[in-house]
This record gives sequence, structure tokens and C-alpha cells, in this order.
Amino acid sequence: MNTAIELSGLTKDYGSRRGLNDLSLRVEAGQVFGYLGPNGAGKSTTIRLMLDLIRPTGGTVRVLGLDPRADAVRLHRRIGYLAGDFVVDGRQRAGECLAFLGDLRGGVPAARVLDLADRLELDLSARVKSLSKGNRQKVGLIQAFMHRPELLILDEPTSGLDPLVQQTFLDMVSEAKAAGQTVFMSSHIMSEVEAVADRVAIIREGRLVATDTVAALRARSFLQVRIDFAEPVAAEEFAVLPGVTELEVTGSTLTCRLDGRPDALVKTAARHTVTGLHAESQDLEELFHAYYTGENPAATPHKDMA
Ligand SMILES: Nc1ncnc2c1ncn2[C@@H]1O[C@H](COP(=O)(O)OP(=O)(O)OP(=O)(O)O)[C@@H](O)[C@H]1O
Repeated sequence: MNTAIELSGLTKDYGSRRGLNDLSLRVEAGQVFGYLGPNGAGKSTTIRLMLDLIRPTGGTVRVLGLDPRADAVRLHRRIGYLAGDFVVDGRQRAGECLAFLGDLRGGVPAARVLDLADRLELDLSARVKSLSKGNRQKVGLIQAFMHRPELLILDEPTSGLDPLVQQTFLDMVSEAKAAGQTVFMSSHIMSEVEAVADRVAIIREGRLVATDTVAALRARSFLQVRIDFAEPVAAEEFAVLPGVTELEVTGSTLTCRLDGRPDALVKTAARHTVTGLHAESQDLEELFHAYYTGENPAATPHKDMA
């Protein structure tokens, strides 16, 4: 598999302040990669370094096999970038602005812009300065997607978008992936990238704290179970079952955490009369919250630096 982005030992100091600390990361071509972290974690810093908008204090960056500094012009033609603080000339109409940016990229068919504007419900005749934050963000999204770049780098792309438009955006990301494009997108909310990302990385205070596939993270999530029985049950009968931890039995009510298959627990419970069953899946969001705050995540994914 080709590598779209390779960061190695990347460090960025802002004076005495550290923006990024020895960060290594690889994004394979064709992947949708979610880059997650709380405010101030270093997401925008990483993205700006990838595009040579700022220079690293240490470490190296390769994007599409090129050096962003030496090959800036060649590289920028192959990338669609949405900045976290996307700004354009507010006096222009949205359509004029997009036509201008399309020309800079060697020409984009008007029908392509119209189609994206239609899907995102953006009025191309409105002046940019009259647009709401969310509608301005749509202009930013269209300019990033419209020339079908090999690599999309999107800094907080869903910022300001309402849920319906967020869904349209996610559809656009899925289509880009189906067309073989690579998407690197930052967010501070897991649920925004969960549906489309193949892989996610989490950073906190300028350091990478975990990276793994969304599927693997999901597989590590667990169930919080409560079973009500008609009669009191013995804790010992359940304590030995595979995957059962944090077991508590109070009279005829059992609560536990269950990792993996529920088969053994269900079969053991079925030896008794079950009057109630409640199983709640631990949300990926909770797992990420634990990473964000630096607590030990309940289900600890290994660090996978691949
Ligand atoms: N130009 C700068 N000068 C000084 N410090 C900076 C500068 N840019 C960023 N920082 C600091 O570097 C750290 C990382 O900032 P960065 O903008 O990369 O975070 P982020 O993860 O993108 O956050 P957000 O979600 O809030 O956009 C923060 O502590 C920030 O204050």
C-alpha cells in the first residue's frame, strides 16, 4: 500500500510553548483518517506542518511521497485543503469565489461546483460576508473537494454544520474514498469521524496517545450488564465466566462488565428465571473521553504505531 502521509519525530515549539512533541504517524493512500484531540491538542499545528504553512522545530514530513517545503507547488495541486480558519474575500459572491479558486487549480467544471452547492444547499449568488458561519464552511468544503484531489486535508470540516449537512459531508467523504482519494480530517468529536474513518489517531497535549482502526476500537468496547432474577443468585456462579468483571450481586440483581461474547453469561443466567435484562454498550465517545482527559481508558487499546 502506498503511504499518503508520513510524519516522523515531528516537533514544533512555539517559543517556550510546545505545540507538537515527537509525533510519528503514517496514513496509507486510500484511507479515511480521523485525527482527534481536544482543543489545543496540536491538530492544526500538525496539519499546517504537513502543508509547509509553518516549519517544524524537528522531525520530517512526507506528503504523497514529496517534501512539502521543496515540492510545495507540485504538492498543493494534488491536495484539497480546508483550513480550520478558512477565510476568503467576503465581498465576492460564493460562486465567483469558487470559480476563481477553481481557475487557480487549473479549472473545475461549473457543473461540479453547482452539484456540490446543490447537495450542501449553498446559495452561490450570496456574498461571502453575508453568509452564516456554517454556510461559509460549505464554501470551504466545496473548494477542497471540487477538483477531486488525491489527498484531502480537512481541519475541523464539520465545524458549524447542522446535522443534515454533516451527513452530506460524510457522504462526500465516503464517495472520495470510493474514488481512491485519501482523506485526513481532524475533529474533537469522535462521533463525527466514526462513521467514515478507517483509522483514527488521538493526540493530547502535542503527543500521540493512540492510533488504531475504528473497527478494532469498537471490538474492544464492552457491555455494562444488569440482570434481574426471580430469586437471589450466587455471585460465585457468575464470577468465573469468561469476560465477566466488576461483578456485583445484590439479592436477585446482578451487574457486571462484559468483554467479548455474551454466550456464557446468557447461558448461565438462563439456568434461573430472568425477569429483566439491560445491556448498555460503552460508547466510543466515552473511551475517547478517557484518552482526552488522560485517565486510564476502561478498555485499554494498545498503542499501534503502524
Ligand atoms: N502561532 C502560535 N503561537 C503560539 N502558540 C501556538 C500557536 N499556534 C498554536 N499554538 C499553541 O499550540 C498548541 C496546539 O495548538 P493547535 O492549534 O495546533 O491545536 P488544535 O488541536 O488544532 O486545537 P483546536 O481544536 O482548538 O483548533 C496550543 O497550546 C496553542 O495555544
